[in-house]
Amino acid sequence: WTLSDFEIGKPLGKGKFGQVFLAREKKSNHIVAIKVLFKNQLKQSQAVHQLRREVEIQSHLRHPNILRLYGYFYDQTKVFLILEYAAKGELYKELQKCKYFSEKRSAMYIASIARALIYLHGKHVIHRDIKPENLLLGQQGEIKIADFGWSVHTFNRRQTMCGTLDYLPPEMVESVEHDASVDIWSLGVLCYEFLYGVPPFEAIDHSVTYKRIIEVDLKFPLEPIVSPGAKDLISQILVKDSSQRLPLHKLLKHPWIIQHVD
Ligand SMILES: CC(C)CCNC(=O)Cn1cc(-c2ccc3c(-c4nc5ccccc5[nH]4)n[nH]c3c2)cn1
Repeated sequence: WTLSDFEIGKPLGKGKFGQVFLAREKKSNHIVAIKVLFKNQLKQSQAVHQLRREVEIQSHLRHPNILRLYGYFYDQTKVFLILEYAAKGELYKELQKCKYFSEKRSAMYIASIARALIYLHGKHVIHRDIKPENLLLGQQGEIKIADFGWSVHTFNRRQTMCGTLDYLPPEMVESVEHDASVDIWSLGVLCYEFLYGVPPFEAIDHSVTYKRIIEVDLKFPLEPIVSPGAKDLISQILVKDSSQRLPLHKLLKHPWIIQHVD
Protein backbone atom coordinates (compact mmCIF):
# COMPACT_ATOMS: atom_id res chain seq x y z
CA TRP A 1 0.00 0.00 0.00
CA THR A 2 0.93 3.65 -0.37
CA LEU A 3 -0.90 6.84 0.53
CA SER A 4 -1.89 7.33 -3.14
CA ASP A 5 -4.07 4.20 -2.89
CA PHE A 6 -6.38 6.15 -0.60
CA GLU A 7 -8.50 9.25 -0.70
CA ILE A 8 -8.09 10.86 2.74
CA GLY A 9 -11.19 12.26 4.46
CA LYS A 10 -12.07 13.98 7.72
CA PRO A 11 -10.03 13.49 10.92
CA LEU A 12 -11.73 11.02 13.33
CA GLY A 13 -11.76 11.43 17.10
CA LYS A 14 -10.21 14.91 16.96
CA GLY A 15 -6.59 13.83 17.48
CA LYS A 16 -7.44 11.94 20.69
CA PHE A 17 -5.75 8.89 19.19
CA GLY A 18 -2.87 10.76 17.66
CA GLN A 19 -4.06 11.30 14.12
CA VAL A 20 -6.70 9.06 12.58
CA PHE A 21 -8.39 9.91 9.27
CA LEU A 22 -11.39 8.55 7.46
CA ALA A 23 -10.18 7.19 4.12
CA ARG A 24 -11.45 5.42 1.02
CA GLU A 25 -9.35 2.84 -0.78
CA LYS A 26 -9.65 4.01 -4.38
CA LYS A 27 -9.89 0.68 -6.23
CA SER A 28 -12.36 -1.07 -3.91
CA ASN A 29 -14.14 2.04 -2.55
CA HIS A 30 -13.65 0.38 0.85
CA ILE A 31 -13.94 2.87 3.72
CA VAL A 32 -11.20 2.56 6.36
CA ALA A 33 -9.61 4.52 9.20
CA ILE A 34 -5.97 5.42 8.65
CA LYS A 35 -3.86 6.12 11.73
CA VAL A 36 -0.70 8.14 11.25
CA LEU A 37 2.25 7.65 13.62
CA PHE A 38 5.41 9.73 13.38
CA LYS A 39 8.62 7.68 13.25
CA ASN A 40 10.61 10.13 15.34
CA GLN A 41 7.91 10.05 18.04
CA LEU A 42 8.10 6.24 18.00
CA LYS A 43 11.90 6.34 18.21
CA GLN A 44 11.78 8.77 21.12
CA SER A 45 9.54 6.41 23.10
CA GLN A 46 11.54 3.28 22.05
CA ALA A 47 8.30 2.01 20.58
CA VAL A 48 9.40 0.87 17.12
CA HIS A 49 9.91 -2.83 17.97
CA GLN A 50 6.85 -2.73 20.21
CA LEU A 51 4.75 -1.36 17.36
CA ARG A 52 6.09 -4.08 15.04
CA ARG A 53 5.07 -6.69 17.63
CA GLU A 54 1.63 -5.12 18.06
CA VAL A 55 1.07 -4.97 14.31
CA GLU A 56 2.15 -8.62 14.09
CA ILE A 57 -0.38 -9.62 16.79
CA GLN A 58 -3.25 -7.45 15.55
CA SER A 59 -2.90 -8.38 11.88
CA HIS A 60 -3.65 -12.02 12.75
CA LEU A 61 -6.68 -11.28 14.91
CA ARG A 62 -10.05 -11.97 13.31
CA HIS A 63 -13.10 -11.50 15.55
CA PRO A 64 -16.32 -9.52 14.99
CA ASN A 65 -15.77 -7.63 18.27
CA ILE A 66 -12.10 -6.78 17.71
CA LEU A 67 -11.29 -3.87 15.40
CA ARG A 68 -9.41 -5.17 12.36
CA LEU A 69 -5.93 -4.02 11.39
CA TYR A 70 -5.91 -4.57 7.61
CA GLY A 71 -2.29 -3.59 7.03
CA TYR A 72 0.25 -0.82 7.20
CA PHE A 73 2.72 1.13 5.12
CA TYR A 74 5.25 3.86 5.77
CA ASP A 75 7.20 6.68 4.15
CA GLN A 76 10.32 8.59 5.18
CA THR A 77 8.85 10.05 8.37
CA LYS A 78 5.52 8.32 9.10
CA VAL A 79 3.92 4.91 9.66
CA PHE A 80 0.33 4.46 8.43
CA LEU A 81 -1.98 1.83 9.98
CA ILE A 82 -4.97 0.75 7.88
CA LEU A 83 -7.71 0.07 10.44
CA GLU A 84 -11.35 -0.98 10.28
CA TYR A 85 -13.74 1.98 10.20
CA ALA A 86 -16.37 1.78 12.97
CA ALA A 87 -19.33 3.64 11.54
CA LYS A 88 -21.06 4.45 14.85
CA GLY A 89 -17.94 5.87 16.47
CA GLU A 90 -16.72 6.01 20.03
CA LEU A 91 -18.57 4.17 22.76
CA TYR A 92 -17.47 6.49 25.58
CA LYS A 93 -19.20 9.41 23.80
CA GLU A 94 -22.40 7.35 23.60
CA LEU A 95 -22.08 6.59 27.35
CA GLN A 96 -21.56 10.28 28.15
CA LYS A 97 -24.64 11.13 26.08
CA CYS A 98 -26.90 8.48 27.68
CA LYS A 99 -25.33 8.89 31.17
CA TYR A 100 -25.73 5.10 31.62
CA PHE A 101 -26.95 2.20 29.47
CA SER A 102 -29.99 -0.04 29.89
CA GLU A 103 -29.43 -3.48 31.39
CA LYS A 104 -30.11 -5.13 28.03
CA ARG A 105 -27.61 -2.93 26.18
CA SER A 106 -25.00 -3.38 28.95
CA ALA A 107 -25.42 -7.16 28.98
CA MET A 108 -25.13 -7.36 25.18
CA TYR A 109 -21.91 -5.31 25.20
CA ILE A 110 -20.43 -7.31 28.10
CA ALA A 111 -21.24 -10.62 26.40
CA SER A 112 -19.62 -9.43 23.14
CA ILE A 113 -16.47 -8.29 24.92
CA ALA A 114 -16.34 -11.53 26.93
CA ARG A 115 -16.44 -13.51 23.66
CA ALA A 116 -13.66 -11.33 22.22
CA LEU A 117 -11.58 -11.87 25.36
CA ILE A 118 -12.10 -15.66 25.20
CA TYR A 119 -10.77 -15.45 21.63
CA LEU A 120 -7.79 -13.24 22.67
CA HIS A 121 -6.89 -15.37 25.71
CA GLY A 122 -7.10 -18.42 23.48
CA LYS A 123 -4.29 -16.80 21.48
CA HIS A 124 -2.37 -16.01 24.69
CA VAL A 125 -2.98 -12.29 24.28
CA ILE A 126 -3.93 -10.30 27.36
CA HIS A 127 -5.59 -7.03 26.48
CA ARG A 128 -5.02 -5.11 29.73
CA ASP A 129 -6.74 -2.00 28.53
CA ILE A 130 -10.47 -2.71 28.44
CA LYS A 131 -12.20 0.62 29.11
CA PRO A 132 -14.87 2.73 27.36
CA GLU A 133 -12.23 4.91 25.61
CA ASN A 134 -10.94 1.81 23.80
CA LEU A 135 -14.30 0.69 22.45
CA LEU A 136 -15.97 1.59 19.15
CA LEU A 137 -19.37 0.86 17.61
CA GLY A 138 -19.83 -0.73 14.19
CA GLN A 139 -22.58 -0.05 11.64
CA GLN A 140 -25.01 -2.44 13.35
CA GLY A 141 -24.15 -1.02 16.79
CA GLU A 142 -21.88 -3.97 17.54
CA ILE A 143 -19.07 -3.22 19.98
CA LYS A 144 -15.44 -3.41 18.83
CA ILE A 145 -12.34 -3.51 21.02
CA ALA A 146 -9.62 -1.21 19.69
CA ASP A 147 -6.31 -0.24 21.20
CA PHE A 148 -5.81 3.48 21.22
CA GLY A 149 -2.38 3.45 22.67
CA TRP A 150 0.21 3.02 19.92
CA SER A 151 1.14 -0.10 21.83
CA VAL A 152 -0.89 -1.80 24.50
CA HIS A 153 1.03 -4.80 25.64
CA THR A 154 4.14 -3.19 27.07
CA PHE A 155 5.05 -4.51 30.50
CA ASN A 156 5.88 -0.98 31.63
CA ARG A 157 2.50 0.32 30.45
CA ARG A 158 1.37 1.34 33.92
CA GLN A 159 4.14 3.97 34.25
CA THR A 160 3.43 5.25 30.77
CA MET A 161 -0.32 5.03 31.23
CA CYS A 162 -1.88 8.44 31.51
CA GLY A 163 -5.47 9.12 32.55
CA THR A 164 -7.66 6.78 34.49
CA LEU A 165 -6.43 4.16 36.92
CA ASP A 166 -10.02 3.12 37.52
CA TYR A 167 -9.69 -0.01 35.43
CA LEU A 168 -6.55 -1.41 37.06
CA PRO A 169 -7.03 -4.61 39.10
CA PRO A 170 -5.42 -4.91 42.56
CA GLU A 171 -2.51 -7.03 41.28
CA MET A 172 -1.55 -4.33 38.75
CA VAL A 173 -2.00 -1.55 41.31
CA GLU A 174 0.22 -3.58 43.66
CA SER A 175 2.56 -4.38 40.73
CA VAL A 176 2.56 -8.10 41.37
CA GLU A 177 2.59 -10.48 38.42
CA HIS A 178 -0.71 -10.74 36.60
CA ASP A 179 -2.44 -12.97 34.06
CA ALA A 180 -5.46 -12.98 31.74
CA SER A 181 -7.76 -12.51 34.74
CA VAL A 182 -6.86 -8.80 34.69
CA ASP A 183 -9.14 -8.54 31.65
CA ILE A 184 -11.96 -10.21 33.60
CA TRP A 185 -11.58 -7.61 36.35
CA SER A 186 -11.73 -4.77 33.77
CA LEU A 187 -14.87 -6.33 32.29
CA GLY A 188 -16.46 -6.10 35.76
CA VAL A 189 -15.45 -2.44 36.05
CA LEU A 190 -16.84 -1.81 32.56
CA CYS A 191 -20.15 -3.51 33.40
CA TYR A 192 -20.49 -1.32 36.50
CA GLU A 193 -19.72 1.84 34.51
CA PHE A 194 -22.22 0.91 31.77
CA LEU A 195 -24.97 0.51 34.39
CA TYR A 196 -24.13 3.39 36.77
CA GLY A 197 -22.33 5.82 34.45
CA VAL A 198 -19.26 5.94 36.71
CA PRO A 199 -16.54 3.35 37.47
CA PRO A 200 -16.85 1.58 40.86
CA PHE A 201 -13.69 2.84 42.57
CA GLU A 202 -13.67 6.39 41.23
CA ALA A 203 -12.30 9.05 43.58
CA ILE A 204 -10.97 12.57 43.19
CA ASP A 205 -7.50 11.53 44.26
CA HIS A 206 -5.45 8.70 42.68
CA SER A 207 -4.27 7.45 46.07
CA VAL A 208 -7.88 7.03 47.21
CA THR A 209 -8.72 5.17 43.98
CA TYR A 210 -5.69 2.87 44.58
CA LYS A 211 -6.88 2.18 48.13
CA ARG A 212 -10.47 1.49 47.02
CA ILE A 213 -9.26 -0.91 44.32
CA ILE A 214 -6.88 -2.78 46.64
CA GLU A 215 -9.60 -3.08 49.27
CA VAL A 216 -12.22 -3.87 46.57
CA ASP A 217 -14.38 -1.20 48.18
CA LEU A 218 -17.39 -2.03 45.97
CA LYS A 219 -20.59 -0.09 46.69
CA PHE A 220 -23.77 -0.01 44.62
CA PRO A 221 -25.54 3.38 44.57
CA LEU A 222 -29.31 3.47 45.16
CA GLU A 223 -29.73 5.35 41.83
CA PRO A 224 -30.10 4.25 39.08
CA ILE A 225 -32.01 1.12 40.03
CA VAL A 226 -29.97 -1.91 38.94
CA SER A 227 -31.23 -5.50 39.10
CA PRO A 228 -29.85 -7.98 41.71
CA GLY A 229 -28.67 -10.16 38.80
CA ALA A 230 -26.39 -7.43 37.48
CA LYS A 231 -25.01 -6.72 40.96
CA ASP A 232 -24.44 -10.45 41.49
CA LEU A 233 -22.44 -10.70 38.24
CA ILE A 234 -20.30 -7.65 39.12
CA SER A 235 -19.71 -9.00 42.64
CA GLN A 236 -18.52 -12.34 41.22
CA ILE A 237 -16.02 -10.56 38.94
CA LEU A 238 -14.61 -7.80 41.17
CA VAL A 239 -12.86 -10.21 43.53
CA LYS A 240 -9.34 -9.49 44.82
CA ASP A 241 -8.07 -13.06 44.39
CA SER A 242 -7.69 -13.23 40.60
CA SER A 243 -8.15 -17.03 40.64
CA GLN A 244 -11.60 -16.59 42.20
CA ARG A 245 -12.97 -14.20 39.52
CA LEU A 246 -15.87 -15.59 37.46
CA PRO A 247 -14.28 -17.24 34.37
CA LEU A 248 -15.37 -15.77 31.03
CA HIS A 249 -17.19 -18.92 29.85
CA LYS A 250 -19.17 -18.96 33.14
CA LEU A 251 -19.88 -15.23 32.74
CA LEU A 252 -21.60 -16.02 29.42
CA LYS A 253 -23.85 -18.49 31.29
CA HIS A 254 -24.73 -16.10 34.13
CA PRO A 255 -28.56 -15.69 34.45
CA TRP A 256 -28.32 -11.89 33.99
CA ILE A 257 -26.47 -12.33 30.68
CA ILE A 258 -28.75 -15.17 29.48
CA GLN A 259 -31.83 -13.10 30.35
CA HIS A 260 -30.75 -10.18 28.13
CA VAL A 261 -28.68 -11.73 25.35
CA ASP A 262 -30.46 -13.91 22.84
C1 LIG B 1 -0.17 -0.77 17.60
C2 LIG B 1 -1.28 -0.97 16.60
C3 LIG B 1 -1.13 -2.25 15.80
C4 LIG B 1 -2.61 -1.00 17.30
C5 LIG B 1 -3.65 -0.78 16.21
N1 LIG B 1 -4.73 -0.10 16.81
C6 LIG B 1 -4.75 1.22 16.90
O1 LIG B 1 -3.96 2.00 16.45
C7 LIG B 1 -5.91 1.66 17.65
N2 LIG B 1 -6.62 2.76 17.07
C8 LIG B 1 -7.82 2.65 16.49
C9 LIG B 1 -8.17 3.93 16.20
C10 LIG B 1 -9.43 4.33 15.63
C11 LIG B 1 -10.02 5.53 15.99
C12 LIG B 1 -11.27 5.90 15.48
C13 LIG B 1 -11.90 5.02 14.59
C14 LIG B 1 -13.12 5.02 13.94
C15 LIG B 1 -14.15 6.00 14.03
N3 LIG B 1 -15.34 5.89 13.49
C16 LIG B 1 -16.02 7.01 13.82
C17 LIG B 1 -17.33 7.41 13.53
C18 LIG B 1 -17.77 8.63 14.01
C19 LIG B 1 -16.95 9.42 14.79
C20 LIG B 1 -15.66 9.01 15.08
C21 LIG B 1 -15.21 7.79 14.57
N4 LIG B 1 -14.04 7.15 14.70
N5 LIG B 1 -13.23 3.90 13.20
N6 LIG B 1 -12.12 3.19 13.36
C22 LIG B 1 -11.28 3.84 14.21
C23 LIG B 1 -10.04 3.47 14.71
C24 LIG B 1 -7.16 4.77 16.67
N7 LIG B 1 -6.20 4.01 17.18
